[in-house]
Amino acid sequence: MIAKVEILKTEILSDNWYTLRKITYSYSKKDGTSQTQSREAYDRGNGATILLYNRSSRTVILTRQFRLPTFINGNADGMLIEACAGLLDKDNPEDCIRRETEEETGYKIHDVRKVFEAYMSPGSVTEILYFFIAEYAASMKVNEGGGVEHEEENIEVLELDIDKALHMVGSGEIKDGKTIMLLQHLRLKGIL
Ligand SMILES: Nc1nc2c(ncn2[C@@H]2O[C@H](COP(=O)(O)OP(=O)(O)O[C@H]3O[C@H](CO)[C@@H](O)[C@H](O)[C@@H]3O)[C@@H](O)[C@H]2O)c(=O)[nH]1
Ligand SMILES: [Mg+2]
Repeated sequence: MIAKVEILKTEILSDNWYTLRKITYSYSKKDGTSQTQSREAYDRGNGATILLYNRSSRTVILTRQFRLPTFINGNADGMLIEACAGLLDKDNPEDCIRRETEEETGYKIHDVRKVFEAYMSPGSVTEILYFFIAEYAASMKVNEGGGVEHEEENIEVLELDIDKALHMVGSGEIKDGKTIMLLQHLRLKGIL
């Protein structure tokens, strides 16, 4: 069944840092019936994420940073372990993830491989996230990482054994969706 959708009205509820819209639309189904619905959608653009891995040491590179939304929803200190990620701005996903990798982790990577893309919160957030993996080596480290000063980023870089990282998913120490997807991808595909 393919729905026919017509946007009837778009209201901007908030346009501060990102944009929250309330959209009213008619939604006609194949059987001819139609319905008018309103939904709010939060638009922060699209993003890209990457899991760096090393086959010989069987390790991955992750980041840890304060995430306010988790803090107000039960994460006691607000710190979250995540795969490196960033918003696309005007970049294409591959350029974005190379830049973010260098800024956040300090590694200048060569070959990146796109593995899939996913809407991460399709009922409320417009974002599509592009997922990448890449091999890293100590020789690719060009700075300390940590993020960009003027963006007030304060990112810790972690190098973790893959088995330990997967165990941390089960124990609840890793609770970020994109990170869990990428760790499981490495294991499912037999990469690590
Ligand atoms: N002043 C201000 N700064 C903000 C606000 N919201 C975000 N920022 C800042 O904007 C910057 C965005 O950094 P990026 O590295 O580009 O994005 P990200 O926050 O890591 O987002 C990535 O992960 C998200 C969560 O999984 C993804 O949703 C997103 O697509 C991306 O991949 C960060 O410095 C963040 O603090 C805000 O409301 N006000
Ligand atoms: Mg980031």
